[in-house]
Amino acid sequence: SHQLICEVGTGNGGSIGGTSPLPASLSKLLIKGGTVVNAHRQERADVYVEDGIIVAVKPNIKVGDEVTVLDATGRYVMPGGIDPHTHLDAEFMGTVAVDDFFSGQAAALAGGTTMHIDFVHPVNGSLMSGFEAYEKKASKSCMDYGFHMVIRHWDESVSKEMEIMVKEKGIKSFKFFMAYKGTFMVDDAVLLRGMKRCKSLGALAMVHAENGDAVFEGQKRMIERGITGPEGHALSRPPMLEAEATGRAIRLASFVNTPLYVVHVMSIDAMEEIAKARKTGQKVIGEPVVSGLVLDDSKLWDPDFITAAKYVMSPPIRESGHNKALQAALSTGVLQLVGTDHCTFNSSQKAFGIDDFRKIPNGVNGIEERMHLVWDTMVESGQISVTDFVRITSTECARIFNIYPRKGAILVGSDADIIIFNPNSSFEINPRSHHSRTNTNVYEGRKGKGKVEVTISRGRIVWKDDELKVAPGSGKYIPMPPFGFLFDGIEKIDAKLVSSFKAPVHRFKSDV
Ligand SMILES: NC(=O)NCCC(=O)O
Ligand SMILES: [Zn+2]
Repeated sequence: SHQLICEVGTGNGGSIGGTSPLPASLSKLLIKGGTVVNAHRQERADVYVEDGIIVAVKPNIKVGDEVTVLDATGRYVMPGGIDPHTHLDAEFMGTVAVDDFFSGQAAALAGGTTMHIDFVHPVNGSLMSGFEAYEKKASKSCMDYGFHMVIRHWDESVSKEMEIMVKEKGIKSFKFFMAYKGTFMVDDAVLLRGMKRCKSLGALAMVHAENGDAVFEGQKRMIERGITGPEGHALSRPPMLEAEATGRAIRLASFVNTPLYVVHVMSIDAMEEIAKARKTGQKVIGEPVVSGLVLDDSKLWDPDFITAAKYVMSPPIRESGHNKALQAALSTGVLQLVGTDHCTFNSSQKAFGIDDFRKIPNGVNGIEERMHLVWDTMVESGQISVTDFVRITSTECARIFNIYPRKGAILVGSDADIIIFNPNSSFEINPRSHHSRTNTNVYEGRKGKGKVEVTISRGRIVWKDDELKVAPGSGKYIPMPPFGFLFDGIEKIDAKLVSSFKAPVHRFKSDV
């Protein structure tokens, strides 16, 4: 079993010409001897951190300086991962996910992720109440985090609150569910209004893309045929329904002329919709999640209900072949960054759907496994470079959500969120030693190359020698400013369109 120490420490550092042992409050850290990797280059350099900020890359340390020294020889020194898609402490169909902002983040840090962006749901229709509720949940955070906000209905107050969220609360992304009919789902009218409002505020519209009406019909068909187990979940919502909604959202975003972010792209069919749109120059971001990249749907047919139910998420994990195609799309830039959709339920919660797959809470783990599995699947296999790895696990997310280079880079002035990664070591995934509170792990038994040996969060060593040193309340909320590179040029495209109209036609009334 794992160890979770709820205190802040500086690790077992040494000193250069200074005294040891080091006081717990020491704020200077030197990472020596590693290869520093940013999304555009690798270089042999040391990284010097003071008070949680990177102050030098290739530093000159004077004799007598007191520092904690980490030897990274033979290792990669990378910006910590940023997970753009999590649901901590979230409620799904009346069931609350088991990982809260402390356990989920502790798991993240043990796996080399130093920031995540979670989804805030409105409370009683109010975005502000939702924000305040999540602020409270997140008060136990042990690493930095940001928020997206879910839009579930439309009226004037939502429109006004969106502005407050963007301008006063640092939220720059709003998610619209095109599925989960009767709960989260919105119709095209809400989606269209929401997209327009996002555009005017410089916020990113995000979609969970599945045709919720057709899924509802598909579920009914399965139940009528007596297919009540987890395989019915996959059969009721085939890739074509994901593709339909993805294509529809893309076309609506094009009509509004605003950037679109498609979360958890799970199928070739949906990915191809994104590829087509990107080829025309449309600004569409496609986010595969780890489960879609590395798993296939075979376990949903497992005769043991609990084994099968742990793989239930939406859109479903697809049959083998979709995973490889999503990997290829990621390696060629058709898809841009990797999330997890980490949303964990334990076996007893999944068992709510023992007689009806529609009652199985949707969601799988991944926040602790993301960095290792992406490395093993994408870098070890030769599909992407080490710098690409940094881009798709960290930098691209920071750019899209407009917090680069504070996050997502090892540069002077950036927050010291850093990992030391040993490409020659290895990992093995086991639910008995993982840090999530869930009692299952969809990646159980997977082994691979590479290991996050050290995680540094805002200059503090929080993971080293397989031990976590985290403090509830030490994580900070990272506000995300509106606009950013995805919005560049939007007005010019609008103006060009308007000037291309050969309208209005000035008509004269002929005699009739
Ligand atoms: N994806 C999933 O199954 N659970 C989390 C909720 C959502 O994002 O759809
Ligand atoms: Zn979703």
